[in-house]
Amino acid sequence: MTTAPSLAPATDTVLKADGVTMRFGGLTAVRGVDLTVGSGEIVGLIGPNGAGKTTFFNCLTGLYVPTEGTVSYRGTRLSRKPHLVTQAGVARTFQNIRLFANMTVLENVLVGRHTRTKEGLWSALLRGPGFKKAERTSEERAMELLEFTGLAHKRDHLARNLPYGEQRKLEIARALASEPGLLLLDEPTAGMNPYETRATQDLVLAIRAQGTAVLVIEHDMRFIFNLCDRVAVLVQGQKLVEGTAEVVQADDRVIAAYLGAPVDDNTTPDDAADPAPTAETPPTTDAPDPGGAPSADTAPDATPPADRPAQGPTGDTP
Ligand SMILES: Nc1ncnc2c1ncn2[C@@H]1O[C@H](COP(=O)(O)OP(=O)(O)OP(=O)(O)O)[C@@H](O)[C@H]1O
Repeated sequence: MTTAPSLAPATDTVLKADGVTMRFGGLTAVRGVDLTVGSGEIVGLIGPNGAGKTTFFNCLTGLYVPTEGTVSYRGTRLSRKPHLVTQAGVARTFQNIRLFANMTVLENVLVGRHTRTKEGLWSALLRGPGFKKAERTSEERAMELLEFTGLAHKRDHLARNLPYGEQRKLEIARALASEPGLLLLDEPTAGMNPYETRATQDLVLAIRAQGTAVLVIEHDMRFIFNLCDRVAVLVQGQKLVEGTAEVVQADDRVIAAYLGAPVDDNTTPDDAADPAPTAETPPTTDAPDPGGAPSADTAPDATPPADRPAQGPTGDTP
């Protein structure tokens, strides 16, 4: 398969991934992926289950060291240490919610501020004037973010007691606390009802309006095609297509990939990730249709999906 070329955005480039490859033993989960995100852009990353989307995110954020390739943020090569990536200006959320379950909503956001707090250990222990001022500033900023995400009235609630949709919002608030120039969202609407999904769409637009570029992985095609300026499609670890919603929806290869067809008759790599036939609806059948019936992904469903916790966050250690 020929990898789709990277479409350089007209705006300043915030993120540039060049030839990112990630191998796990004999399995190539991500293969030579180029991707750029421009400032002010919302870029979608879609693909069938097992296509390599989360692995690619992990390569961008230092959780994995790519086997090959480079990742730069605003022209500077990113560190391979996650906290330094965050400090550089790239924040993320996770597919499975990772909040501090037994901390309050406000405390969770304050944790996200730590890369922007300059006060050292001694200052913190002695609680000197510098520390107190920094603490006040952090709390003010955290409250602004809770207002922004609609969670201010829950500031003293334990994260574990929030409804699922609010836990996802809190994850975003915490990520924003590090003042990122680029926010990576991994399936932000997974398990949400249509109302929550719409609210998340509005939230992402508001984040962009405040100057943060967004790269988002999502299986909900209505959400992706309504929201994104550009969409890249990963299949078996390779970028198959990149373009506007219209371009991606019109590409027969994308539909074939979602239906489980091999990406290339001749060159399907032996060690590529599984084609992973999936029950997901192919993108075109889930195209933007504000007036139409909800897609399978967004239809109201009394039974929470498997990835939606019955209660409380799934983890206590982000
Ligand atoms: N740490 C790992 N070790 C070995 N294989 C891995 C590891 N992480 C991911 N993989 C494999 O890499 C491939 C891509 O997985 P990945 O989770 O990135 O896909 P995805 O597109 O995010 O899928 P989904 O949409 O289901 O979340 C899969 O075959 C997966 O099993």
